[in-house]
Amino acid sequence: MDHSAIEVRDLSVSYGSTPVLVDVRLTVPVGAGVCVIGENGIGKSTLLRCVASLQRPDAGEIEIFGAPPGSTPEFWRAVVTTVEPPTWYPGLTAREHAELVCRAHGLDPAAAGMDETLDRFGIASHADAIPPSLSSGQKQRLTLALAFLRPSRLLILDEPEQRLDPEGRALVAGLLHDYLADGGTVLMASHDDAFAAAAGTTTVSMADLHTVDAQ
Ligand SMILES: Nc1ncnc2c1ncn2[C@@H]1O[C@H](COP(=O)(O)OP(=O)(O)OP(=O)(O)O)[C@@H](O)[C@H]1O
Repeated sequence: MDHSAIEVRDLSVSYGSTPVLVDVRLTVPVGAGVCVIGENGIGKSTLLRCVASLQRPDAGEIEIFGAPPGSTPEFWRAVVTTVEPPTWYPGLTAREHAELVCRAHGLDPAAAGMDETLDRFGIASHADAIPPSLSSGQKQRLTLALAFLRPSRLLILDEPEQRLDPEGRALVAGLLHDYLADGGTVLMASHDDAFAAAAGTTTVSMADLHTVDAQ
């Protein structure tokens, strides 16, 4: 049976007595790119955290490729998310983090183009630095480089353009475009309409998600 990449039904989340998401519905077919937009505090990150299984909703159902999120190794093999900031391994350099990601996914770093990826993301000259010593934009570049380095079927990204300079935004938009062209699925939140369009995603307003499916 064919499943959507993401199926969200009647999702509700409150913080204390404040409802943030109320009966949110969202369908993202396999191979589609959806960018959720909306004002600060409207609940985009909350939605992405729930879809990535990093937060348990109060009510509703979520299926990722037909199964509940986060419950199996298959989920984490298929899904890459940058919704939560990464935890860096103490004492490992940026390149060693990239090597770790490759080897954990059964890839030879050279065959996976690890050095080329670090170079494309402009961090080759910082590859021997430990990530905490990088600038906030360089950390974001490394985080995204690691996300693109490993194989996946679904990217869940919270404002990937954040802290990137224009050249970095263009690079990431191009890579997302290629990822979608190769059959991958993208769910992201962004405040940058031009970035979302360049990435090839369809923009969906968070305010409409209680009534509108993104098809
Ligand atoms: N852990 C939490 N505890 C209490 N309130 C929270 C928590 N996380 C988020 N909120 C509140 O929920 C609302 C939605 O937050 P969320 O981060 O999902 O919005 P957002 O649309 O991603 O915002 P932004 O565009 O600023 O990133 C906000 O009012 C926020 O203050």
